Amino acid sequence: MSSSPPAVSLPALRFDNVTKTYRGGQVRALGGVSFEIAQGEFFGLLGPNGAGKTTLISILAGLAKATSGSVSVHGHDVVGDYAAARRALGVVPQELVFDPFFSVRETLRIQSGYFGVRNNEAWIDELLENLGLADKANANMRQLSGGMKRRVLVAQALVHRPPVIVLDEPTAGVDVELRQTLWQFVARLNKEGHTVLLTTHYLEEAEALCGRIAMLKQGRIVALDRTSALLAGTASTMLRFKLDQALPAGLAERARVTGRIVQVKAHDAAEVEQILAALRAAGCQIEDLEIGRADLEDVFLEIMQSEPAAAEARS
Ligand SMILES: Nc1ncnc2c1ncn2[C@@H]1O[C@H](COP(=O)(O)OP(=O)(O)OP(=O)(O)O)[C@@H](O)[C@H]1O
Repeated sequence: MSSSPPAVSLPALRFDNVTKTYRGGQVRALGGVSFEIAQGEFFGLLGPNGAGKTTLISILAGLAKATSGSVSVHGHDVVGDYAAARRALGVVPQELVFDPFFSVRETLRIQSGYFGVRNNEAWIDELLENLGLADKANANMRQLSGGMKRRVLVAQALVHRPPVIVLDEPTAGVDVELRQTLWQFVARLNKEGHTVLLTTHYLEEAEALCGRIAMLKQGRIVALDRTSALLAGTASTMLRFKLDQALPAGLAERARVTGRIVQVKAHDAAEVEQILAALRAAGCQIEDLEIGRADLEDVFLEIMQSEPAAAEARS
C-alpha cells in the first residue's frame, strides 16, 4: 500500500515545467508549463487553436510523452507511476473512436474490465440514466448519432469513478440538450468532490462553470487566475450594437466586428458618450444598442492580443 501523505494535501494535478517539441525540435507545442489544480476544483484551460491544450492533456493521459518536465495526478507521476495516475483520471477525448461491433453497455463493461472494476452494473446504469443513454444501452455503437457517441465517451471516461475528470472540448458540435445534460451531471460530480479540468472554445461555458482559468498561448501560460478576478481585471463596459455601414476611423481599430454586430470597449461613462458622439458625427445609424459588462470572451481576446507568448504565468 502507498505510504503517501493524506490525499487531501496533494494537488489533483501538477504540471511542472512541461515542454513538448515535435519534428526534432522544429515545432514547440509547449514551452515550459507549470501550474497546479487543487482537489475539488473546476478548472478551465483555454487557448486559441494550436495553443497546446490537447498536447498537455495527451501528456497527462499518457498518450504522449513530454520532452521535459513532469506531470502528476494525485501525486502519481504519469510516466513513473502510470497505472495509478491513469486510474485516478477519467479522460473524455476530443475524437470519437469506438469499436463499432459492441453495444453501449458492452463498451462500458469492457472499459470497466480494463480498469479492473468488477460488479459495475449499478454505476453503469446510473451513468446511462444521467447521460440520457438508458434507451440506447443495447444499441450497437455504429447505430448511434455523433452526439450519442459523445455521451458514451463521457460514460466510458467515468466508468471507474475517477477522482479527476478531464474533458477536452466535450461540447464541440453537440446540441443544446446534450450540453445541458452533460454540464448538470459534471457539476454534480464536481459538487461531490471530483476535480474537473475542462478545455473548451465556448467561453460562456467556461465563465459559468470554472472557478479558475488558465489561458495558453503558443505553448505558454499567459494568464492564470480565479474567473472572477480575470473578469474584474478588464475594462468593465462593452457597447454592443448593430451597424450596416463602415465604422468611422478611430473606432474601427478598437472594435470587434462579427457580421453586423459591433462591440467596443469603454472604460467609463464619458468614454461611452465619446463613442456614441463619434458614431453620430459620422452619420452611423446604429440599432439594438446594449451597454453591458465585459465577459470572458472580451477578457480572452484582450489577453491574447496583448500578452507576448513568452510571458510568465500570473497567478
Ligand atoms: N503530432 C504532431 N506533430 C507535429 N506537430 C504537432 C503534433 N501535434 C500537435 N502539433 C502542434 O503542436 C501545437 C499545439 O497543438 P495542440 O493540438 O496541442 O493545440 P490545441 O490548443 O489543442 O488546439 P485546438 O484548439 O485546435 O485543439 C500546434 O502547433 C500543432 O500544430
